Amino acid sequence: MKPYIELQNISKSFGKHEIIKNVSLCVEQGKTVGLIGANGSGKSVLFKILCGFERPDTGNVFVRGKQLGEGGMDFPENMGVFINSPGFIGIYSGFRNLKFLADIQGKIGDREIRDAMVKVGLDPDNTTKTDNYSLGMKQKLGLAQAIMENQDILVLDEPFNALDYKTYEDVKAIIRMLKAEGKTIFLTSHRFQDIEQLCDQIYTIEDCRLIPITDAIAARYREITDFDHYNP
Ligand SMILES: Nc1ncnc2c1ncn2[C@@H]1O[C@H](COP(=O)(O)OP(=O)(O)OP(=O)(O)O)[C@@H](O)[C@H]1O
Repeated sequence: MKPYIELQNISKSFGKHEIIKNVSLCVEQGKTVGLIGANGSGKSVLFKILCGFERPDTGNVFVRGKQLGEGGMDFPENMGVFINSPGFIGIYSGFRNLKFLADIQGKIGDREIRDAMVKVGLDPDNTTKTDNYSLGMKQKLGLAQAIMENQDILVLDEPFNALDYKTYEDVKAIIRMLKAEGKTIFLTSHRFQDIEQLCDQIYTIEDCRLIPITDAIAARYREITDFDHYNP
């Protein structure tokens, strides 16, 4: 079967700083791929290359058989992206922010935006400015933005960051729901247990290489990322 997404021999450096080297990966539709690794190991850079936000020095990205950067396709179609906790216009409500973003593509209307907000547990009629949103609400709004156009590929870079226990469980449930809907998902988390519970394929980046997780590596990560979330 042809992979839904394929990275072929991707390498990327910033100046003399080599970040990733000869990374190849095949992903079938509907799979959830997890990436774990130390701070600065290159997880976000790899995700940005997949989304077309960064260009690799060498190598190719294929999404649904189409090569990124060829035929006018600079960004993959129908891909929802959550990288580095997206920024919003602070004086607008959550709905108005999403409406602003949705109007760029013009693919969806108010109903789809409202549905996405409800799906992640936000009230579309809440007029609170996003400046006054809690961190958890901002994370959920970021997820709503990533799914509102019914994107079938989702790239979620640390969606669990800095969440309290309740919101953390909510976000986990949202990702499970998206997985059950058959989305193809790329996920990072600093907590190996999240990755282990949610992902079908797990990799780490060590010494610039993408390595499939072995039992020995899993045991190591389980130990070093085994912290408990605040549980009131
Ligand atoms: N645009 C850039 N210019 C120069 N260096 C960069 C750029 N983007 C990332 N880097 C560097 O690339 C390395 C990998 O960064 P990346 O953000 O991918 O790490 P990460 O694995 O996602 O880390 P974390 O777990 O802390 O989020 C870091 O040393 C970072 O400083």
